[in-house]
Amino acid sequence: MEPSYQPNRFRRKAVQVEEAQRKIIELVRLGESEVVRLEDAFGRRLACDVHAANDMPHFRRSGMDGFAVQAEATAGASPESPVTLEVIENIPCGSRPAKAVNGKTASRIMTGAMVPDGADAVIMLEMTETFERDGKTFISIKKEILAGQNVAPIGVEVTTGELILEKGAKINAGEAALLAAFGIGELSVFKRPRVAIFSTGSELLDIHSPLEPGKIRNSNTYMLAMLVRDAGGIPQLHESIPDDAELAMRRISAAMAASDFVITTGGVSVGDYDIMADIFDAWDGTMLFNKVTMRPGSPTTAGMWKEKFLFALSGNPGACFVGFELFVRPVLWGMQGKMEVTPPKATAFLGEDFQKVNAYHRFVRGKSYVENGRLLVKQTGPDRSSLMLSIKDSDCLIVIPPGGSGTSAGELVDIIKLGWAE
Ligand SMILES: Nc1nc2c(c(=O)[nH]1)N[C@H]1C(S)=C(S)[C@@H](COP(=O)(O)OP(=O)(O)OC[C@H]3O[C@@H](n4cnc5c(N)ncnc54)[C@H](O)[C@@H]3O)O[C@H]1N2
Ligand code: MOO
Ligand SMILES: [Mg+2]
Repeated sequence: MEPSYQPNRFRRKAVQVEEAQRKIIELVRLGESEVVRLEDAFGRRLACDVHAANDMPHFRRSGMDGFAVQAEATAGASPESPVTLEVIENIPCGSRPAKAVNGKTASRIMTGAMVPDGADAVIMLEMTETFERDGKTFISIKKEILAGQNVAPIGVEVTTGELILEKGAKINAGEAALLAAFGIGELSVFKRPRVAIFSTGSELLDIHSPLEPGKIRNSNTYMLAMLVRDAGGIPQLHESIPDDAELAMRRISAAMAASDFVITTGGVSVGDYDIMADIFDAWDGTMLFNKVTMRPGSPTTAGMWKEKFLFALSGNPGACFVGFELFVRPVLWGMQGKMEVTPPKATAFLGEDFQKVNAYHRFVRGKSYVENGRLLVKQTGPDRSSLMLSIKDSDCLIVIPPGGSGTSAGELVDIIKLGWAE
């Protein structure tokens, strides 16, 4: 297809970032679910709520190695008048006590073992003296102990029926520990969305190719592949597409069928070979927006075709990165049931001046740090859309509002935490 005049390319109505996010989020549908083994569930998101099937602990559990006693029996115990109790049983972990304790007896007990009937406290081994008399074992106690001490009551951590994990929760170490404790070895999680990734541009070389004048290696595809993975998706890497709208249309349509959605990079601006506008003009899908009041990434474009998203991110690496975080990550999170789909926001004090006149909101790659108990943030490198060096060092995007001559050091700014710093 020859480059030609296309109305969409030049006349674009810019939407605010929140508006663009809203347009996307209201179209996101939950993905399908599948059952995986707990050991394979790292990073996956639960497809249903999980309730406790039992109390935790489900028996009165000793918190110390020592002796299970009736606290009342130790009343008045002191070095001058120690209390003596007969030891009637030894209770290792995992066994069931056979005998009840009364005001004159105690049972040797280990950390994690079941507290016997009658006992309401466990006294630490170090606080007792053991001695034998007439073939029997006794302990002497020189200090009072309170009822409940070193005994975890039934259900103190979780009670039966309690909601322990919500649908959409990401399985990490803490979640895995809980699921294992409740005997959940297989769980229903959302399928990982399959995301087709295309870079467009006749200047793009395969990463194995030597450099040639005017050409660069395709880095966006690999950056996006990592971001897709980080957000729980399966990246499907496609060969890059030269600036040929018809070819791009064919390849993108074919990939749509075999994926949950498609991301392209490059060719979204107003250059002669910026083919994505041609595609959005020619296709039978819906365009959601083709310009956003943001820098970098103002020409970011998104559409829907047969209930599948097509994200046309800018080719500039910095803009591509920001476009993913603001618009693509929410879709991946939403499809996997995460409650809050937009990257979390916070505020921080700007660590150095950002003096640039801004027509649009600017999303500056930044790194947050704590100084004198305050959260500060600094940019990780020169803020230019074409630069990629600073991406790896960033943990947030600093939001610089439009107007004026920028923002000064010490001013409070919004920051958006990057998904990969989640
Ligand atoms: N006259 C105007 N020119 C430009 C405007 C404008 O409003 N009017 N907008 C500028 C802004 S802002 C951006 S951002 C870029 C957007 O460019 P495109 O998204 O069309 O991307 P390309 O033109 O294809 O490439 C831009 C740049 O990025 C490099 N690139 C592309 N793909 C990759 C890749 N896979 N890996 C690494 N680098 C890539 C490409 O070689 C270019 O250098 O337009 C401005 N222009
Ligand atoms: O909007 Mo462009 O992404 O600034 O350079
Ligand atoms: Mg361009």
